[in-house]
Formats: sequence, C-alpha cells, structure tokens
Amino acid sequence: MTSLNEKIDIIKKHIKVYPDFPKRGVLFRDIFSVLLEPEIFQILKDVIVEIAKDIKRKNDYNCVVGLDARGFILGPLLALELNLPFVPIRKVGKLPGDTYQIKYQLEYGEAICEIQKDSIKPGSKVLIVDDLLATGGTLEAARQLVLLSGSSVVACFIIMELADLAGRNKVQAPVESILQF
Ligand SMILES: O=P(O)(O)OC[C@H]1O[C@H](OP(=O)(O)OP(=O)(O)O)[C@H](O)[C@@H]1O
Ligand SMILES: Nc1ncnc2[nH]cnc12
Repeated sequence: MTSLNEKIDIIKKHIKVYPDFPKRGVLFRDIFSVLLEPEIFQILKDVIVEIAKDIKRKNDYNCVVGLDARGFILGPLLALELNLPFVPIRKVGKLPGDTYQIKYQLEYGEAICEIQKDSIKPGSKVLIVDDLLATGGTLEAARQLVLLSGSSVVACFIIMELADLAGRNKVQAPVESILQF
C-alpha cells in the first residue's frame, strides 16, 4: 500500500514548472499536468479526499467553495465525495443573478471575484478549496465573500503553497496545504 507521503511525492513529481509565465519572474506551477495521467489524477483525488475528511473531523464544515478556475477541478470532487453542496467563486462577469463582489491583488495583477447571493445557505460552515496559495489575496477575498453571504470559513485547503510569499498571513482563517515550495 502506498502511504499518504508517498502519494504526495508522486503528485509533486508530476507538477510541471514553467519559468516566466505569465510574467517574467513568476515560476508557474501547473496543476493541470497532474491530470494528464488518470492514475496520477486518481492519486491526487485520494490524497485530497483523505485530507479533507481529516480537516472535517477537526473543523466540521457543510459546504465546499471552489475558486475560479483551478479550484473547480478539486472542489466538486470533494463536495461529491463528502455529499456537500459545491459553490463557485468566479472572476467578475461570469456569474448570472445578483452577486457580491470583492477586488483583490494577485501575484501578477489585480482582479475582482464574485459569488452569487443565493448560492451559500446563510449560516453555513465553509471549506474553501484552490490549487495554489501565493500572496493570499485570492483566498482572503474569497473568505470575505463567504462572510458577505452570511456564512463563515472554517478552513482553506490548498494543494501548493508558495511559502516565501507568506500568503497565509493575509488569510483570516486556518490554511492547510499539501505541498510547500
Ligand atoms: O494567492 P494569490 O496571490 O491570490 O494567487 C493565487 C491564485 O492565483 C491563481 O489563479 P489565477 O488568479 O491566476 O486564476 P486562474 O486560476 O483563472 O488562472 C491560483 O489558482 C490562485 O487562485
Ligand atoms: N506561481 C504560480 N503558479 C501557478 N499559479 C499561480 N498563481 C499565482 N502564482 C502562481
């Protein structure tokens, strides 16, 4: 049987790294490269489900929120497995109906993200899911959108954390990451 740490090592080896994308000086870590081989994608799924269940035991949640765009790979997998609702947070202009909006800074730019006002049941306890934590601007904006929706964030779950950027210090909720760079 492959241990959790061995599975995490396999995932790490399959994350392709691109220097100077999308801007000079950024080392881009591409989670999509893990999805090219079904058996590696399956390992990623097994690892995130195991860790998400562990987070739930410590810090119960009843809703999974995923961030545009790469949080949409992971969030729905977890939500289905845990039988919980999945709610998307999207870049501005992509969601129909009434929305809450927050502007935030990225490692390489600025953006606005949105959530549909009627998507999260008020009073929910939310797990936010994304592929990568860089400056923490995206996660903190997402946390504020959950708050505007009348719910709270019990934890954030990330595959890759760029530890040097100290993004977790910007996020006013516990952050759990699988790989640190
Ligand atoms: O911690 P931060 O500095 O906020 O950066 C992290 C965010 O940046 C990336 O998404 P990006 O905004 O590039 O959007 P994409 O997934 O649509 O490419 C990544 O998937 C995170 O969502
Ligand atoms: N270095 C990086 N690699 C992939 N996605 C990112 N989003 C922000 N910084 C990133």
